[in-house]
Amino acid sequence: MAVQINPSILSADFARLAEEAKAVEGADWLHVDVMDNHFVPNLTLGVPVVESLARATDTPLDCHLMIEDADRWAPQYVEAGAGSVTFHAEAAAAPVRLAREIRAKGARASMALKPATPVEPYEDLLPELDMVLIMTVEPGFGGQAFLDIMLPKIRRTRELITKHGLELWLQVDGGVSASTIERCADAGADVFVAGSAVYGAEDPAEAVRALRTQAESVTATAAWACAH
Ligand SMILES: O=C(CO)[C@H](O)[C@H](O)COP(=O)(O)O
Ligand SMILES: [Co+2]
Repeated sequence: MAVQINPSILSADFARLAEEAKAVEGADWLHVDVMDNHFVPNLTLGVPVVESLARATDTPLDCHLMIEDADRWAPQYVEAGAGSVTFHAEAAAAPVRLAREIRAKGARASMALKPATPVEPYEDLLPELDMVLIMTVEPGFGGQAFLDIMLPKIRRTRELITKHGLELWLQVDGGVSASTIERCADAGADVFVAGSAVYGAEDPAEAVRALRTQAESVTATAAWACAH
């Protein structure tokens, strides 16, 4: 199970998005945080910017939709060029139908859980997904402190993935850095979003490489990864 590092452009300079995307070439995906000022108390960007970014970089786009009425909007992000679209469980009225629609349009379907949302009620839905995102901060802002108390939920989600024999990616987002990535990898995460830890570094591409090396050093021997 390969480690993936997804820099979040939330911590980039929004006036230079194309250059900022190029600065992390070598990353697996570019994580694009879409916020609507309703689901979260912050406002970022929408479909037109995603369309432009998709043209500006060869790195595939991992769109994290922190928006209400995900059922209506998520398919538009696939059409805009996203390779992976993550909707929040708390914002989707019909998550199974939505995941199928995202896949049918040609993108990977992913579902995010806020810190207070347990994973167990969604166990039967996991086969409909390509990725689960466990938020390790309260969504809305970059640069927040990693919530250690999310580690058991990451572990539990990995157990459910293994139990069902699924090829599901497990993403963590929020406060992921050199000092927290190893704990996430040990708990079962294999896709790591990092905003401030990458764009706050002097050399963002080098920060991506260093985070990858750290995560790989853990997954090489982690019990959950060796079970595959
Ligand atoms: O979804 C997010 C916030 O809601 C961001 O992706 C996340 O916070 C990344 O920033 P950092 O790595 O600085 O925490
Ligand atoms: Co995000």
